[in-house]
Amino acid sequence: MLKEISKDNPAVLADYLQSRAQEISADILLKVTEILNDVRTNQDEACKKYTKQFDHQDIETFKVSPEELDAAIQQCDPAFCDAMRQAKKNIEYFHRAQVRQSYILQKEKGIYLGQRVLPLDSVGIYVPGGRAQYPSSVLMNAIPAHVAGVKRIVMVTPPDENGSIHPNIAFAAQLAGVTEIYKIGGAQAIAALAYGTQQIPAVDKIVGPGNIFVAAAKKLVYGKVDIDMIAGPSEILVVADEKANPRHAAADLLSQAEHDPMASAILLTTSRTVLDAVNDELKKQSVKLPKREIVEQSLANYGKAIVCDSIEECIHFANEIAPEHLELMIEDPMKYLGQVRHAGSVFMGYYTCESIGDYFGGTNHVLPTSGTARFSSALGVDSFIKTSCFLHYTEEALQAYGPQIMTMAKEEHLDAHANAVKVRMENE
Ligand SMILES: NC(=O)c1ccc[n+]([C@@H]2O[C@H](COP(=O)([O-])OP(=O)(O)OC[C@H]3O[C@@H](n4cnc5c(N)ncnc54)[C@H](O)[C@@H]3O)[C@@H](O)[C@H]2O)c1
Ligand SMILES: N[C@H](CO)Cc1c[nH]c[nH+]1
Ligand SMILES: [Zn+2]
Repeated sequence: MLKEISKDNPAVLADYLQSRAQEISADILLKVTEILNDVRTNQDEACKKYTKQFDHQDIETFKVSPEELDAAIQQCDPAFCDAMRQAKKNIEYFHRAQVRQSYILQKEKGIYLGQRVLPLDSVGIYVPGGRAQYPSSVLMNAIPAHVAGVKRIVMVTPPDENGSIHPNIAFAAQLAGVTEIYKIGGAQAIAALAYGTQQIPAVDKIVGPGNIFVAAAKKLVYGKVDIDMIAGPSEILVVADEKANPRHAAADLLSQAEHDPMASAILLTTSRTVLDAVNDELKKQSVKLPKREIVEQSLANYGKAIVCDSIEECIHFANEIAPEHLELMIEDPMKYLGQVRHAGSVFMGYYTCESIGDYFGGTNHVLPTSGTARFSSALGVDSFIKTSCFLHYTEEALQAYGPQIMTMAKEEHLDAHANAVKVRMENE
């Protein structure tokens, strides 16, 4: 059942948004800092100790061998492998269009300047291994890195109860072009990727979702390495007009509610009849779901609805909420896309359920949550590149513009800067 928020009471919406702001407690930060320092000092020995303590596994060699990888992949369902291969094609197709070009500009007097686009040398992908496995997330993280041209794509994931890698995760890693896999999870995996150990060489950037210990560790190692984002619980916001099918809208809301008791599912509609019918459908459909308990908690905590006067008003509230996923279950969604300012990813029309994007459509499913779509973007090729500028002045150009450069340097009282120009302008 979605709890209705009156559109005339913005304070309630503000409270709701505040309740979703993610903060990591001081206790967790302290505990994770200890793990990070221990791994930094004692390297593999500390990694083994925490893997024993938290994952209950004695791992001597963290790296997954080619034989172990092949043996795991043999266990995968061929239909799953075929679907993954098609998903890979779609994800690659979308992300190839994101590739940015280097450029060079030529000016008067022999001046040229430009910018090179360079892939990162190495990235680490964290793949959660606790409560659920998400091979689709391996594709979403590794494919853009591969398309960007990253040579070393390292995956870390906790060992399973037999000390092995999950077969579907192994298949996804091989399909997506992961170059090294290590069986290690939690904050100790993030520390190993950031600082390096005898067995696990460090990387330049760490991406991928994980639990609170992983999130805290990513936050703390930022600066030593880059990170993508701190992804919070999943969110879906459906904008439905009077023609939207309530059964479909309810199914979509439930598809994200099943991720987490803290996931959020919101309906904004121009029709009270649609809201009532969606609520009936939520009741009917949720009892049939294996994750019924999670779904019910999620809807009780974060299931909300607003009845609006127009689609424009729905989009106004959607922009306030800045959801991870926004479904436009309306006629002519293209007409309204331009009004959407803040959403991680938009799903257009009556037939584009969000699950298509989670698995198969090609757009990335690693998206900003908790309102951070106001200022950040989906994971993509840009997440795996950096740029480097270059500039060239001839003697003629320096003679022409040197005085202006020296004037600026002197105003900043930086005489040595001015002097670097002056010594070149003087005829020796
Ligand atoms: N946004 C997304 O795209 C997306 C996708 C997949 C998963 N997720 C999220 O990722 C998270 C996965 O969490 P998970 O726990 O299932 O897997 P995880 O791999 O993130 O965490 C398991 C690791 O946590 C460490 N750990 C466990 N208990 C600990 C303790 N008491 N102290 C220190 N370390 C401890 C262990 O080392 C273990 O290896 C979920 O919150 C899920 O919603 C998000
Ligand atoms: N919807 C999730 C991100 O919020 C991603 C995912 C993976 N598998 C299924 N869904
Ligand atoms: Zn999902």
